Amino acid sequence: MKAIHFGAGNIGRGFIGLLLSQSGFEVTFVARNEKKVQLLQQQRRYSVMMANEARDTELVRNINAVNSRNVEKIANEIADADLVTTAVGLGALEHIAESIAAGIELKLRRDNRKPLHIIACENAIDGSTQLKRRVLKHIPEELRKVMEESVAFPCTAVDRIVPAQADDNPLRVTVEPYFEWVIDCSSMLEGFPEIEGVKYVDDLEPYIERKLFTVNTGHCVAAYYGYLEGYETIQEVMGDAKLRRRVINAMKETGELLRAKYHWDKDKHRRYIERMARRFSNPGLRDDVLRVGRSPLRKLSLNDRLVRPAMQAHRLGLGTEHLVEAIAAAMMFDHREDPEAVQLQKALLARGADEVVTQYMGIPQKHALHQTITSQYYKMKHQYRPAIASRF
Ligand SMILES: NC(=O)C1=CN([C@@H]2O[C@H](COP(=O)(O)OP(=O)(O)OC[C@H]3O[C@@H](n4cnc5c(N)ncnc54)[C@H](O)[C@@H]3O)[C@@H](O)[C@H]2O)C=CC1
Ligand SMILES: O=P(O)(O)OC[C@H]1O[C@](O)(CO)[C@@H](O)[C@@H]1O
Repeated sequence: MKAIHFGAGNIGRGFIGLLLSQSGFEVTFVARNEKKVQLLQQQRRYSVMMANEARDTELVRNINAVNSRNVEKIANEIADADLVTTAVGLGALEHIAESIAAGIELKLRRDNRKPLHIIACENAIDGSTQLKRRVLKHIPEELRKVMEESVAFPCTAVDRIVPAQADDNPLRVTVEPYFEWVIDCSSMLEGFPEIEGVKYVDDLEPYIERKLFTVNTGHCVAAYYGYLEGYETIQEVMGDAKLRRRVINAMKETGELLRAKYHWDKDKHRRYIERMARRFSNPGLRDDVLRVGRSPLRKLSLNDRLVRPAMQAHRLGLGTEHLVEAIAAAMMFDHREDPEAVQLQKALLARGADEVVTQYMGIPQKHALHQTITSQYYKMKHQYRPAIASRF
């Protein structure tokens, strides 16, 4: 069984590569960094350490690597693969689409009808569908129909916290022990070799929304308030009782929405929220506020972890107070080295919150949340202005 994985970063090595290798796949990483490519090619293995007391360590074997610029080699690898996975960041999907399309085209021209599954393991709703849309642009018209018979793009929800690594060994990666990987099997082709540890479901929406609106919402709320209060790590933020309460309140708010939509048991979901909060606090990890808050424009977009639950909750007449405050806090994220934070701050400066809420969050001006978010932002800006002004 052969898998090609795009992105030899934290989640690529610490989660996807690990589970695929444990399931018997030969994994070839497609990576941008030539040094990393060479190391992976030389060592053909790396280790994944658990952030638990025992520091349990797993060895990932049977791996190889190819440089992302070598489109011909990538296409050859994909042409006879069973699986392609990605963890490159949502914004980078467009950069890998052409290589994936080249592989699919080669496979079809060789008349290889073995099923190929392509799964975008990014933090997003419908990540694989978004990738498919980009890949299709590079597939010749005459192959598109036949492609559907042997190539599928099932969507997924991937959950494991893998912070930025500070390790002398550039391949080793430390991860939390917890993980959840759910794949939508309703769009899968027959004969797919199963990945150990993956849950296959017919309806992904409850799983992806539970993950995105709890883990990712809660985590970014911790990051944005933590940033405003001058904390460096999520662990520090969770140690501040006032901020921890804000994080939990946001997750409770999305929890009310999720329970209304999916009729979940109240106690069970409360325990899930508590478990997520414990994960954020894991003392065995150091997770930077800047990593978890990265790319604020993506995180503030209509279908992501803040605005989507707020819009849905509002539609159902449920509370949105904590989400609105978190959205305003996200708008204050002005880290100079984050290109999206810079773009956001420039837009706020040039055009004001009104337009930013419409343009980047996709909330129409006449929507009630538009007004609430805008006023909350100006209120918060007033409150935190001295700290922010010294940063940006
Ligand atoms: N780190 C985490 O805990 C989790 C991350 N994710 C998602 O996984 C994705 C990756 O996140 P991380 O691993 O944290 O980021 P990362 O920055 O550690 O890894 C991304 C990797 O993709 C590579 N990359 C970017 N463009 C590429 C291209 N064109 N070709 C080949 N490689 C390319 C980068 O060089 C980097 O090594 C994101 O979408 C994130 O939302 C999902 C769940 C957990
Ligand atoms: O990877 P993103 O979408 O920028 O957001 C960071 C998020 O990814 C995770 O690492 C895992 O889902 C969370 O820790 C965090 O909420």
